[in-house]
Amino acid sequence: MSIIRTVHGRQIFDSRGRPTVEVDIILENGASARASVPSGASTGTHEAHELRDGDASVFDGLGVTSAVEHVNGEIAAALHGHDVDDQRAIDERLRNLDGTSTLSRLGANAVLGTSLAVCRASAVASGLPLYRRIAQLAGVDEPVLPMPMVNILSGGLHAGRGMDVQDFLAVPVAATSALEAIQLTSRVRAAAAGLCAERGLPTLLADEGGLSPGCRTGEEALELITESILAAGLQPGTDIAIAIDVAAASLYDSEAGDYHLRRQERHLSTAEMIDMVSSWVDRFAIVSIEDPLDEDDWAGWQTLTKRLGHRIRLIGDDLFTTNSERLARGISQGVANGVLVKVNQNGTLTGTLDVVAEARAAGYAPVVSARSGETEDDFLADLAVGTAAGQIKIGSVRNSERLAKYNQLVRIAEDPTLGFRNLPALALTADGGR
Ligand SMILES: O=C(O)[C@@H](CO)OP(=O)(O)O
Ligand SMILES: [Mg+2]
Repeated sequence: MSIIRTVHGRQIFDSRGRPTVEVDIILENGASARASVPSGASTGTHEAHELRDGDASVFDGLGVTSAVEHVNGEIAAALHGHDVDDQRAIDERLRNLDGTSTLSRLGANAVLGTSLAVCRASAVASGLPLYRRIAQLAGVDEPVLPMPMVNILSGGLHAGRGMDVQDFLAVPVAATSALEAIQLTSRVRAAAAGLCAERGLPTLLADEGGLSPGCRTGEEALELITESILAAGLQPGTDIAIAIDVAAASLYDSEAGDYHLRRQERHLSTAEMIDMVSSWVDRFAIVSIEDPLDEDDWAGWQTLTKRLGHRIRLIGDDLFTTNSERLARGISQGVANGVLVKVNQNGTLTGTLDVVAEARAAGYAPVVSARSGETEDDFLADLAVGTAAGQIKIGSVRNSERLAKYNQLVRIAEDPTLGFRNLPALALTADGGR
């Protein structure tokens, strides 16, 4: 038994300098733990609701004063005297207290910060590394270090729409350890920066630390990342594979009912989008594509999955929003074969673990993911290991809020009992490589 004495919330800042929620839990025995909450830019419509103050005179309306007040008021009162070892009961209590399906009353940011801090407090009190505590909660016998997919080139809402597609990422499939995985992608990152500089392309950083060279088409960006892999002395496909996050919901024009590629002044139908990404898969060493279509284009996703689902991972982010019901719909309709896992899209740790379990049971690959707005909290590294998710997506190796997670993976890797998830099987088999 590890009983909560105090729950204390405060406002801190995220990597875009925007307010976010941090929560401290102090136990009767004096142990304490802390967690903070990330925030997206290319958010899915169906995500849990992050409570913002809306008062434009304070932080452009992005303040979290009410969310913090809810932590220090209703949530603190409700959890006082509860046992942090009972994560599921606490998360249910938080959901019931909020009373809405999207956590819009107390705020998913208030609820999530508390939920994550509870888990960490339980780990601290029981003397377990956080990933071991998460493995207990997730019913995982063998935690495993994840294969990272690392942001090299950025566009979309993370880079002032300098490119239409949001992320081009490197997946170090030849790596045999977490350390080697990070080293290999760092080499590609450095080679890409070198090529951009040589060609007079911008080398400034996007929100997740990727470069935003402003390529006009997806093909140009794919050629650039392929050349960067080669320039790093590595082979595309065998050493480093390519992953893409199209973030197509931010391209979708709901009035016209098509996708607007602004850099090319082109409008594409769903069928044309499918043709375009299929041609990329034919030409480049691509192992996964996230959100190639809009979050509500279920029919398009079905067609796309029939066409490409046996060749690569098709990952739903805005499509599933780490939501059990939406994932269940996808599974029953043969839509996608992978799911991005973001704690703040769901709102509680237990809800997030349930989505991972649901994905695994259906052979959908879970990819634990950060948001474009992050803090120095490294919870996600332990989450990916503890759930044995197999893959993690936390941005570039160039920013401290991302490095906090990469470096935590390196520390966790000191546990000699842990294996490292090698990717080819993971990416290309229908059972998530298990
Ligand atoms: O689309 C995504 O996958 C994420 C992280 O890259 O972006 P955001 O947090 O802005 O939703
Ligand atoms: Mg995404």
